Amino acid sequence: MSIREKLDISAYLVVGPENTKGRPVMTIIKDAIEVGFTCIQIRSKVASAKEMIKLTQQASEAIAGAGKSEEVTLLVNDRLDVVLAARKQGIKVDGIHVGQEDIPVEVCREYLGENSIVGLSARTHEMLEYIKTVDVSQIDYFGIGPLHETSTKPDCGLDLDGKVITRSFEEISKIAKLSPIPVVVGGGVKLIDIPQLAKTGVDGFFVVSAVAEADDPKQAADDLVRAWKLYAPKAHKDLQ
Ligand SMILES: Cc1ncc(COP(=O)(O)OP(=O)(O)O)c(N)n1
Ligand SMILES: Cc1nc(C(=O)O)sc1CCOP(=O)(O)O
Ligand SMILES: [Mg+2]
Repeated sequence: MSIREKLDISAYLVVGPENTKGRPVMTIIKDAIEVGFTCIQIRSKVASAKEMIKLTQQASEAIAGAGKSEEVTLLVNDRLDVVLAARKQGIKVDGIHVGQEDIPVEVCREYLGENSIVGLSARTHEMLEYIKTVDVSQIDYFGIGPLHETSTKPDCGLDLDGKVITRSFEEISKIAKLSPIPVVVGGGVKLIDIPQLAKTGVDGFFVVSAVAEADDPKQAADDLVRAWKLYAPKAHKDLQ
């Protein structure tokens, strides 16, 4: 099975050095992988290309060290150059996540090839319409949000008039039904949101602070994974 066919975005950690309260990014990534997170995205708005490549390498090694290279997907946020440079160094990195202001998905696909993951953040305004009309052939999943306003990304959900528009569970359910590709939801997601979010029919949740800023990141990650498995109709029920 190709990495595109077996993509699992049910428990998705987005993380970079600015999110960990000074703790090593790799410890948090290792904890998340160990308790069952299925996707890791390296995201930093402050790290240099060199630092991003190093983080990607360490994350790739952490995934391999846990024996999960075939099941945990490693993506880089925004930086096609970092993915390409990492691959040139022999690092296993599965693809990229881009938003509406980033490098177009067609370009990402052209450079990364068919056996790579390209995730796209759907437009916050006119999202339902967008999901119905966009050509999804180059995209593996939609990242949508925010569920709540979040200090991790204060500009997310900004509508045309500059107000933050959060997503209701009702709207998320509609998007889940309409979307021809998997959908992952984030933005202020905490443990308490998981039961309702899981019931919307989306394919997963993504978090930064709920894990990376937690007093005990491993416990927080474990709680999230267990809650998702408990409440999501599509999830494996192996922990029940
Ligand atoms: C899984 C996932 N979904 C959405 C985003 C946000 O991407 P974008 O809108 O490009 O914003 P930045 O993350 O680049 O600030 C994401 N990173 N991951
Ligand atoms: C990277 C990102 N994208 C978002 C979106 O809505 O598109 S929200 C977000 C940050 C999510 O961080 P936290 O889990 O700490 O709220
Ligand atoms: Mg982006």
